Amino acid sequence: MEPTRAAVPPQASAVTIAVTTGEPAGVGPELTLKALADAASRWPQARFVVLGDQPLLAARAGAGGGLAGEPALAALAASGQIAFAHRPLAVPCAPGRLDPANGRYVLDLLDHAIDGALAGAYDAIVTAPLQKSTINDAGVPFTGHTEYLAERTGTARVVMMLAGTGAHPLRVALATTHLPLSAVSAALSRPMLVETLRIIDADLRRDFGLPRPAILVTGLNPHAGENGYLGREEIDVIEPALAEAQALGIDARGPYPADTLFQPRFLDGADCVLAMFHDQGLPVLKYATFGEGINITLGLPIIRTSVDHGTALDLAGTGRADAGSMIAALDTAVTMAVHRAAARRAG
Ligand SMILES: NC(=O)C1=CN([C@@H]2O[C@H](COP(=O)(O)OP(=O)(O)OC[C@H]3O[C@@H](n4cnc5c(N)ncnc54)[C@H](O)[C@@H]3O)[C@@H](O)[C@H]2O)C=CC1
Ligand SMILES: NCC(=O)COP(=O)(O)O
Repeated sequence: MEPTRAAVPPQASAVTIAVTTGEPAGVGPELTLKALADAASRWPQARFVVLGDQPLLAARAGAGGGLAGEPALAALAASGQIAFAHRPLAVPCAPGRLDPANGRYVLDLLDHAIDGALAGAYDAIVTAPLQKSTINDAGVPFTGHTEYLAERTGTARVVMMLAGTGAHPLRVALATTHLPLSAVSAALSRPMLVETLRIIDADLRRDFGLPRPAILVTGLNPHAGENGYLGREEIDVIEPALAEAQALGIDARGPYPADTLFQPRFLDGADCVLAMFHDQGLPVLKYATFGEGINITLGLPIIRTSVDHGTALDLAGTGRADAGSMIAALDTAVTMAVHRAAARRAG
């Protein structure tokens, strides 16, 4: 697969990126600061707005050593590239200790970023990880950023795609996201798969410069159903969807058995794998790319990237969490925003 990070045109226009710092008890706040210290210097054309509770960010700034407290935030802001938009916590927060009282705070950060992006104030949003359970414990039904972004932007269908950015430029998109496994088969339909393939094809062309993305599609069942002896979803749903997508000019191939698809001789020359469910595709991707992978929501009217990991409560406040994925998410958001701005200018 071709690398996800595209080159940025030399005369790139300025872009503004909102960063939500996520679950306050997790690693999001400290990784945001660490990653921005790295990314801002490499992206002189970018401005970053960090959304979060300022005292919390100041407290986490020193995690693992280095400059701490308000002086650390002031040092980051000194270049003029990084601004802090204070959004207050509901209650004080200790690293690693979840408190449902702050569940709505996490959503407030997200709402502010989404509203700003829809209004044109932000060219992209980058989300640090949140704890899905805490938001539910706060009384708000919540399955993930992906579904929330779809709902808040009025988008009928979005696609979660994770991508490696370093030595393993694998991309894995998901037909279903945060669903119990028992609900996956019923959620798959021909129109839904065709729309999923259409979104992957369109966004890989527009944002990644791939002229005709080759998409490899997994089956659902072991051995892709073994000619119907191990399940019929391949015959009844996936194959008809592939035929319809191919008739639309989409280079979609399959269905392939998921257990044998992820090897170089199949992946070389392909641009994306479409897996049928979360834990069919993501374990492979994370095994190959953890620490440098990113999560992109395709099909939205706004750009959203994120990390490939969760809140890592066991590492929060220690400074030991790896900022590689957050750096990659920032890099990708900037390059996507710059390319979209250039495409808009070109008409
Ligand atoms: N984008 C998002 O908001 C995401 C949120 N989550 C949420 O995070 C919460 C915790 O999920 P888990 O399954 O425990 O996964 P996790 O990714 O938080 O942790 C899994 C393991 O990986 C380690 N790890 C995670 N990030 C790391 C980093 N940056 N550097 C070094 N080690 C790291 C952790 O210490 C832990 O041992 C859940 O509520 C989940 O829903 C999970 C994935 C993405
Ligand atoms: N495993 C990826 C994941 O759960 C990310 O979810 P989201 O919060 O980005 O929708």
